[in-house]
Amino acid sequence: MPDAAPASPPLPSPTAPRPWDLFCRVIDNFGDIGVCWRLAADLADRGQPVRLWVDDPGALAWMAPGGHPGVRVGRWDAHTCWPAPGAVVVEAFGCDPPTEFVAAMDRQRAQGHPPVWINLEYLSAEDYVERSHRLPSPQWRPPAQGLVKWFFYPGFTPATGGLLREPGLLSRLAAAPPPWQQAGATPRPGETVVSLFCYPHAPLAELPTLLGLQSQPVLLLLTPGAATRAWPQAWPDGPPPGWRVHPLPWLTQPDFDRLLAACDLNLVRGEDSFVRAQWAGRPMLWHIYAQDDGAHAAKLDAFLDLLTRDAPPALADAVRHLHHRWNGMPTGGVWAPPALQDWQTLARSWRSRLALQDDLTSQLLRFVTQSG
Ligand SMILES: Cc1cn([C@H]2C[C@H](O)[C@@H](COP(=O)(O)OP(=O)(O)O[C@H]3O[C@@H](C)[C@H](O)[C@@H](O)[C@H]3O)O2)c(=O)[nH]c1=O
Repeated sequence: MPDAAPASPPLPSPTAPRPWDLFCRVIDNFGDIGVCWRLAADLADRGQPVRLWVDDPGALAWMAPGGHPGVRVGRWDAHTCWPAPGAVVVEAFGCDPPTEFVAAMDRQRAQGHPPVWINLEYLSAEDYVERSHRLPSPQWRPPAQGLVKWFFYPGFTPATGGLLREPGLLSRLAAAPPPWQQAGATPRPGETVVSLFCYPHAPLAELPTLLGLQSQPVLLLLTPGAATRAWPQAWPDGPPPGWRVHPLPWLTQPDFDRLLAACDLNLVRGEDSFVRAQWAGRPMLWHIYAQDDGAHAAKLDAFLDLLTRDAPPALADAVRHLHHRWNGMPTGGVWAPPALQDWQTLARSWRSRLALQDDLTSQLLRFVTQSG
């Protein structure tokens, strides 16, 4: 395999199980590689060696600088010299493995041992997910003709593929010390600690009012990129009264998880940080990845419906309104921001509900055993 960041430890001995080939194309941002890396590491920890093929491994240099035992990272480009496919081929988010590789999968099929081919889809709480999860997609175009690709949908309900949750994650988070040293900032007594990871269009200037935290002691931790770039424009005269603002460095994924668990409120985005904030069990405000056709509005509401299903109506309403405002969607009527304590109770009960489901990697492993 060509050199790629981060350093790749050697694969286990030849007696180890045949590897999984996990394909990732970085469309934009960090969610694609973030999800793939977590899945790869989780599979490897469960005894499944993984070859992670990615067109742009750059972000792994800060997400996972030490690599992970059992995961090899290979650069996916025109010069890649492809090995024989492993036992399972996962393409993340419909990224289409290279023709040459698919042709080799088809040759394995002809020899009677096709790899299990899975398309791991984007996360959504919408109804179509339960309907589409585990559906086969027989391929008809050469060179895939004869192969079957299976749809695998992550989700929030038992009829879906679940969420990535490594064994012991919740107890590890509960026991972990807050990563203030890595963050380079320590909260002062009485401060509400808020982490901010968002897209450039977030209405940052309105944040104190939206959260109901005007003139209160707040430590706002800005993740690198959009959040850090946006705040000088949002508050040209300096942070709002009572607020301290601190730009963070890029943290490794485990440190980022610990940060979310340590903050009083997490503003997250996309897919992977959104899931990790739910495992953190802290109040969370989601900046959803906006789609040109506006499809993200239904996606956001589907999630809010599930999240607030058993919440007291006033709290459910407050959480929904706040999400709509943060995501630039029209809101009607008078509303008050959710009280942090009630919001915290909701976050904990939601996490407990999610933790009853099988995690995504366990479900994938079971699916592969059943279909192999
Ligand atoms: C801020 C920060 C993030 N991270 C990680 C957490 C996640 O794995 C990753 C960020 O990914 P996300 O939260 O999903 O947000 P994102 O906006 O970067 O990714 C998005 O990419 C688009 C292409 C997709 O369509 C979206 O659904 C979404 O996945 O970065 C760290 O490890 N350390 C950090 O300091």
